[in-house]
Amino acid sequence: MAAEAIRAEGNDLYARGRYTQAINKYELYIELVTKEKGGLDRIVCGHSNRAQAYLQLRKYTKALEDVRKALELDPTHLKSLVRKAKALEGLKIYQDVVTIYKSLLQNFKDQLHDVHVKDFLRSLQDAERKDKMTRLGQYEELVDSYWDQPCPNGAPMMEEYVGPVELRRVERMDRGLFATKDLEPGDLLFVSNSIVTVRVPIAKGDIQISVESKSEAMHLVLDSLKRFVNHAFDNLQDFSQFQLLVQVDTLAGPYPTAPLSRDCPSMRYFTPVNALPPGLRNLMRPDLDHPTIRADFSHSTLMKVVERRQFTHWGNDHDELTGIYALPSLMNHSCTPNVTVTTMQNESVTKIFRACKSVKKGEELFYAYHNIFCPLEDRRAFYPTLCCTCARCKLEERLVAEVPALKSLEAQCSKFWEQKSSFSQLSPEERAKRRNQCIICIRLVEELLQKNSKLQILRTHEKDWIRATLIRFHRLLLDPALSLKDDALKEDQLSEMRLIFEAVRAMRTVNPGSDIALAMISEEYSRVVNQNSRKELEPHGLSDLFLTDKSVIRSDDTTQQAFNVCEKGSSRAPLPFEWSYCLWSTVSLSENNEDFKVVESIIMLVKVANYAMHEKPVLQIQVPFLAVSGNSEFHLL
Ligand SMILES: C[S@@+](CC[C@H](N)C(=O)[O-])C[C@H]1O[C@@H](n2cnc3c(N)ncnc32)[C@H](O)[C@@H]1O
Repeated sequence: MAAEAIRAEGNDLYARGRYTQAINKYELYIELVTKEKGGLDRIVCGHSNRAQAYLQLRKYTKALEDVRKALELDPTHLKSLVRKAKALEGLKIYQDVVTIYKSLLQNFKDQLHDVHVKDFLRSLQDAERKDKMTRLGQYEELVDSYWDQPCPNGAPMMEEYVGPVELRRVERMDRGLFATKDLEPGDLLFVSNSIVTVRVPIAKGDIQISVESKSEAMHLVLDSLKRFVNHAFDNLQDFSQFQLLVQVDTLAGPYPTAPLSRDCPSMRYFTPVNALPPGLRNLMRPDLDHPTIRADFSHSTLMKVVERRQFTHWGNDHDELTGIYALPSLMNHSCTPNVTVTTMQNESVTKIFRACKSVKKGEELFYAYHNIFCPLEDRRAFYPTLCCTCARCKLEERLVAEVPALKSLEAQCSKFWEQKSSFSQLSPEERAKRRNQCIICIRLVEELLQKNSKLQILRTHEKDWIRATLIRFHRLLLDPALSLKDDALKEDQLSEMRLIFEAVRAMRTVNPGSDIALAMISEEYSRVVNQNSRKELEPHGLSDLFLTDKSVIRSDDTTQQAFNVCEKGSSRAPLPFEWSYCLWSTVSLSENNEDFKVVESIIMLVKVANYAMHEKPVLQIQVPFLAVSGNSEFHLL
């Protein structure tokens, strides 16, 4: 058959979306026209068309090979240049994409239609933005444009970034992440997207898995995961980080062939390709051969990876959003972390890691894997195989053994918390009684800290550790099920609020910028602003309460640090989820409180925060294993 007829067939198959068959036709066409010595332009056209078909299949390396061949023969072939830009974009080499679009706009201006100029300009801006994110950790433009045009379906996709962190061997914990320079609270460390994100349905009441049923549950998870991985292979073009984790966790994984060991993979494997020097970009793996790779993943391999590398973003009675992450999963846990995490729910669920305390170069970085605002015993139950030995845990271990009153308060705290779901069924009198019991417990904690000889000698931050451990008493006071719905603001409510401010300060000492602390403040303010107009608040000194908190903020380093985290994190944050809390905190700190606009902003943001909390709880709790129902199914988002 004549070459041109074969090309026409290829074009027809392409138009019908049958890209693999189109590629075969173009291959034949290239062979024929090369043999026929039928003119360079035809060879160029063959390669360029095949590149376009590869682009559709997201085989960017192959597409790049083809356009390179085309451009060797004709360096000014417009279609090939555009396809080259698209292939490089797929491979996330944004610096080169920027160069191509700039040159197209400069050198081909006369040949381009207006619509193409607009298109190229948009692509150029997009690539410049992604280049800044991946190389410099600059996200402002993305945030600003999202702010101007918020998307109802969730936050925008963020590119990954790796900043001043490095992996090192750690005794007892295999590896850990360390700071490569002195850090201030709020400094950006790295930004990671999940390699895969799944929505895992869970059976009602099946959220906790006991240690005994763990292996059975794991099998269910793995069955589902296997199905999920199959989906994922079909949907993702870059699975190199997953392969890396397999290598790190199993030693036996065949991918990648680079010299990796269980010890410490080089940071370059986690660094966005765009931020690597060109000489190191050949790390890029060839386009994946899905069936072969799929066959390589056994259940036990997957189990190892899932066990250590999964994060649960949020859960409710029906399902849980879970992702597998590479770099984040190499950071160790502490109950006094120096890093906070913000989660952005977008297509892949982005995690943004920032220092939340001052950190010296060479110090290890830790974040909290789970809720750390609860008694030691409960913290350990979250992750039974991990026994945190941070200074706070060691201190608490000693104190609970030495101070029986503290031990019984901790037990009481956990018991109340467990009963929380039944509070809504209590009669108003019983609810009032339960509230009082909580307040008595909080006062007992304070009394112990002031009067017990063992506790009164603690340093200020250590006292805050204890307060933060028993914070659930305070949180119960905020529980709508315990709310007494009084119309007027009473004196004791004000003093209760002061208790809560104290509690929030304690949380900030333990984990400045923590989303639980921020959520708690917004809940409290929500209660205040919903129940009272400003006029009603003033006689009770409530605006003073705002001011008191602000003056505390100014004189208290830790709290200041927490707000630095928030301010640097998002001066103009997109609304959904945690960022709204951050913005809210920023407002309360930076505005002049004499202007009641602050409270208006708070009301607006609290509404968002409430939405986030009630519709989609955002408090991150990482559990060691996924909870699944009998016939669980993973859904690719
Ligand atoms: C998500 S991984 C963290 C990275 C891990 N160190 C590595 O090299 O792969 C979680 C595992 O790290 C270890 N780990 C993390 N934090 C720890 C801590 N505070 N104390 C002891 N082990 C810890 C535990 O083995 C835990 O199962």
